[in-house]
Amino acid sequence: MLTLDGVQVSFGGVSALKGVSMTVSAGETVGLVGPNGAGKTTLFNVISGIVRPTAGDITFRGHSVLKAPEWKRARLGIGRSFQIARPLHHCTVRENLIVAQRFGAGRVDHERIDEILDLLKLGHKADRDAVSELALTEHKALEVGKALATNPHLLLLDEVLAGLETNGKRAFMEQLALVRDRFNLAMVVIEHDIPTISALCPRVVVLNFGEIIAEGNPGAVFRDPNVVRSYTGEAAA
Ligand SMILES: Nc1ncnc2c1ncn2[C@@H]1O[C@H](COP(=O)(O)OP(=O)(O)OP(=O)(O)O)[C@@H](O)[C@H]1O
Repeated sequence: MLTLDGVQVSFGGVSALKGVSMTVSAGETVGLVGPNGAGKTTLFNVISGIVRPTAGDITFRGHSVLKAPEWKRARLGIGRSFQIARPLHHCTVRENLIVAQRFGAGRVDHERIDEILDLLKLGHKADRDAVSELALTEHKALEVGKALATNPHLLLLDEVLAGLETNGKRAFMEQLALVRDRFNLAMVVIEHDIPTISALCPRVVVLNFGEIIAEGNPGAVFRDPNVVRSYTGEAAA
């Protein structure tokens, strides 16, 4: 479904991505991990069209999307959440979903919005103010809901579980798995918590200093000495 081929991104003198190549298949859930500053969010920005790569290609469902702006990639089926949730002020939860859907899908489908509200347990807050009347988990659910409202085939989730305690993470993860199965989504999930990512993602990709240093099943990847070193900051052997 998604193929990255030699993707590079530079910000002035900083090489944020140094030739990243990876694939995500239809229906697959991939964990994206790595230390702070590894390039994870930049990878999402480059896939969703916020940042242009300095080299490389990105194909989605068989076509290069390099020249497609952000809104067009959303309409092709690339949906994403942001690390810092920014709901629209003075708008209800439902209105936030409607605006996201207009942007990403080009039309409003009230049935889908009701279904998203229901799946994410936001139905009772649908007509409440999205900034001032939501609990932390509900803010996170709305951030996922906005991405889902765009009718994606691929959902990129940037640390949506951060800040939740263990039980909250587990419950939210179960909701994500339900949503994935209901809408037949491929997902790439950025998350720092190893037990969480291991439970949700059969395959994990590890970035460090803008390069993929390991990928595979979580059990093997998190035992890989290079991965352990990247987290502890020790020099490679
Ligand atoms: N707009 C920008 N301008 C300049 N440098 C940037 C910009 N965005 C990211 N960087 C740099 O690119 C590198 C990768 O950053 P990125 O945010 O992608 O890492 P990350 O893995 O998502 O980190 P974290 O886990 O802390 O969110 C860092 O060195 C960062 O400072």
